[in-house]
Amino acid sequence: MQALQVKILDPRIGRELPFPSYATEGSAGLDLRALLDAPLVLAPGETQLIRTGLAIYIADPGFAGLILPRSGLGHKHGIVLGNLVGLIDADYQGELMISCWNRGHTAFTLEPGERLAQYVLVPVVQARFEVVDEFHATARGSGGFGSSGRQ
Ligand SMILES: O=c1ccn([C@H]2C[C@H](O)[C@@H](COP(=O)(O)OP(=O)(O)OP(=O)(O)O)O2)c(=O)[nH]1
Repeated sequence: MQALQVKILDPRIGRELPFPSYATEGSAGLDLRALLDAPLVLAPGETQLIRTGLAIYIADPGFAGLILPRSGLGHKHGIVLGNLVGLIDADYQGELMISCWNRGHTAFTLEPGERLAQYVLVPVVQARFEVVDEFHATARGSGGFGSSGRQ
């Protein structure tokens, strides 16, 4: 388990909205809730940047955060992320923001405190790049996009 520093940026968190926590022992994602003053209607096709009231400072460059959609909202209501996936850098100290996109065909009302997305901490490896003229040959070479298995 990795310790992370969290700043609570809004007094409603801990009162009207619970402190962030994992829903179950095996949860990979931490639910992120919409910090809103009032219900927000998202028209079909509309995207809004939603506050969470939380800042999570990872600090260790061996980790990053991912903001991912919640399956139920995406599948049933077409509520997904405008950036598809949010990548949170280890040195980011600002508020976690959720780009909320209604990709569906009907308006969706987002309620204050609604669980909108999830935050997953993942290990990352920063690469050191070495410029070369030739790569060591491989069976695949530069074939891609369905090239394997063709006669
Ligand atoms: O869904 C997201 C995505 C990003 N961020 C924050 C954390 C991240 O570290 C920072 C920058 O994100 P990213 O690098 O993806 O944005 P950019 O468009 O490349 O802008 P920048 O020039 O600030 O890196 O914005 C969020 O709060 N939510």
